[in-house]
Amino acid sequence: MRLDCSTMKGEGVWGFRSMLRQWGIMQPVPFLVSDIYKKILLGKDIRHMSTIGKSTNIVWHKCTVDKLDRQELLQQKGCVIWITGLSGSGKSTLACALSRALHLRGKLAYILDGDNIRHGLNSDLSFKAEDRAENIRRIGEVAKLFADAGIICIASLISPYRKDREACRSLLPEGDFIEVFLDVPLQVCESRDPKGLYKLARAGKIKGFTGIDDPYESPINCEIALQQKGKDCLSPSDMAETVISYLEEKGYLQA
Ligand SMILES: Nc1ncnc2c1ncn2[C@@H]1O[C@H](COP(=O)(O)OS(=O)(=O)O)[C@@H](OP(=O)(O)O)[C@H]1O
Ligand SMILES: Nc1ncnc2c1ncn2[C@@H]1O[C@H](COP(=O)(O)OP(=O)(O)O)[C@@H](O)[C@H]1O
Repeated sequence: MRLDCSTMKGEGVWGFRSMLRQWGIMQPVPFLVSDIYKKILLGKDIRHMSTIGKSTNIVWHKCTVDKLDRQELLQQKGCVIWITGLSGSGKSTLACALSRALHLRGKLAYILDGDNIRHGLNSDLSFKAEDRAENIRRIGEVAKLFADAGIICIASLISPYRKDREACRSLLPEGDFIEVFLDVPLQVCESRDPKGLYKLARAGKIKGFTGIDDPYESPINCEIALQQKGKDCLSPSDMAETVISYLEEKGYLQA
């Protein structure tokens, strides 16, 4: 093939582009030429430059130590155990029992509890629907980082809306988001009322309380449903064992 150099005159790096075009290399050229050029100028591979939300011109930085290395070190697989249920259903109690049971087995877990995260990272958020959604989104993103660290992350928050929980599920590889539904009837939760919040909600002193005047959407396809049978409730340690059996069966307790 003969190259027509006249078309390249005065084109600089773009001359190289038209040269490639004459060779029939069309598609990669816009990336190839300008990116190699910028790579030389900026000393960075910006081929995977992205815009995510309001963040423009951002580049993912990869490290040579990855999730598999960390899992090997910890002899477990990072995942997220997402405990959802009404206030008073026993989410925090189960999270603690599970964390302890894993600890005793030499497995590293960390709890992200809704109440606790609202003391810091999410202290700017209220209980209106969009703030709950943002609360859940942020906890989902943090949980994803913990899972990437190789840790068994236990997220315990009401997370009342199905759509928000599904969005968190979609952040993780298939299987790594384990939704645990504490299926405890409202009247049981209300009779427990350890913080007196249901009483305040019934008296109209708290508006938009989940289960009273704000909805709770039960999971449809959760991995584990822990049901209250009749008047009896499984003990927290029995519930923790149910979750641990699931983790064992799915291979999360080994690298
Ligand atoms: N309006 C209203 N509705 C529900 N819960 C309320 C509300 N106001 C305060 N609280 C207390 O906040 C805790 C729930 O926080 P979460 O972050 O888990 O909620 S959510 O996932 O954003 O819906 C929740 O804690 P738990 O009882 O441990 O679930 C309550 O103690
Ligand atoms: N499995 C259980 N059986 C009986 N009572 C429980 C159980 N789990 C939790 N509780 C009690 O219910 C109340 C609410 O538990 P908590 O873990 O704070 O719920 P949540 O985090 O969902 O609001 C507490 O008083 C706790 O002792």
